[in-house]
Amino acid sequence: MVRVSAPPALAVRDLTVRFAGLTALDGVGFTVEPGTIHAVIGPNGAGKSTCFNVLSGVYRATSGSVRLGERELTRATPHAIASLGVARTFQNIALSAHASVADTLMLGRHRLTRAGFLSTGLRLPSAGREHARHWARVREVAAFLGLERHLGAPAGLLPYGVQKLVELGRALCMEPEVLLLDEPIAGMTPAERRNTAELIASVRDSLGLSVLLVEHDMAVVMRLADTVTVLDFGRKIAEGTPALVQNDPEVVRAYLGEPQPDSEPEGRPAGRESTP
Ligand SMILES: Nc1ncnc2c1ncn2[C@@H]1O[C@H](COP(=O)(O)OP(=O)(O)OP(=O)(O)O)[C@@H](O)[C@H]1O
Repeated sequence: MVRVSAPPALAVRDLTVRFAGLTALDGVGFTVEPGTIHAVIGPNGAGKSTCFNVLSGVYRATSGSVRLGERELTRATPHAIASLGVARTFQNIALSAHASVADTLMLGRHRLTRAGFLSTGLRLPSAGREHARHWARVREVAAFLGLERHLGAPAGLLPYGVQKLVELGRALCMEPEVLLLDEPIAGMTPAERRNTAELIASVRDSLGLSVLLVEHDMAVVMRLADTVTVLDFGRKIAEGTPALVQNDPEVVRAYLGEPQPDSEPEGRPAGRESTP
């Protein structure tokens, strides 16, 4: 697949989100540096999903800002944010049992489709050429993710781990500069986890995209992330390299807990309420 030129930095500044008396995010700031994997971790209720939902336009920030380079994303709609170069995957996927994997990936191409319904409907040559270009890209993305043999299969009937890759493929088909991945390996088998973690590393290393990752599997976070931001009760309590945050007493207290190798087969933290 084609490597993009360095994406702009994604700058989150002083982000606050309040829900009727509850402060879900309290003045949080961080920068996703171009071409890096940046993880946001923390216990249940820390504000990770809220942060993702603001970044992708699902929630409105009470105050603060989000910018991708010079582009203002604060309070933009999900559609506008996708057009500005930020694509996301969802924690709970709902792929259609009626659409094939190819159709699902093609959905990701829609915002890039120039030929209108009329020229497509009239089967004009220009629309045909554009369609062929999009299909070529869909096949390229499928090959990158190892999904080629599933292209004709109904997406919603595939094993869960494969569906999550289809979801990742749909986001990649949007040609984003930044990918927001919400628990991309949750619910996968150990082999699927390893494979997906390698693919996420390739998204950074081969495609050159920036990745913002929310994930509870600490072994994977620590292996993949260049930078980790730790949230607790809506506040940023630590930030730095995996090695740095792993040894931060505040992070150990709030989330990671003391190492308990016997009870941590999947690398989930021992800290409070680390449920799926
Ligand atoms: N739409 C909403 N309305 C009211 N409160 C909300 C809403 N969304 C989130 N919250 C609250 O905001 C706080 C942060 O929740 P959030 O889902 O962002 O945490 P999280 O870190 O993603 O947790 P988890 O690891 O369980 O996904 C929680 O107290 C939650 O109940």
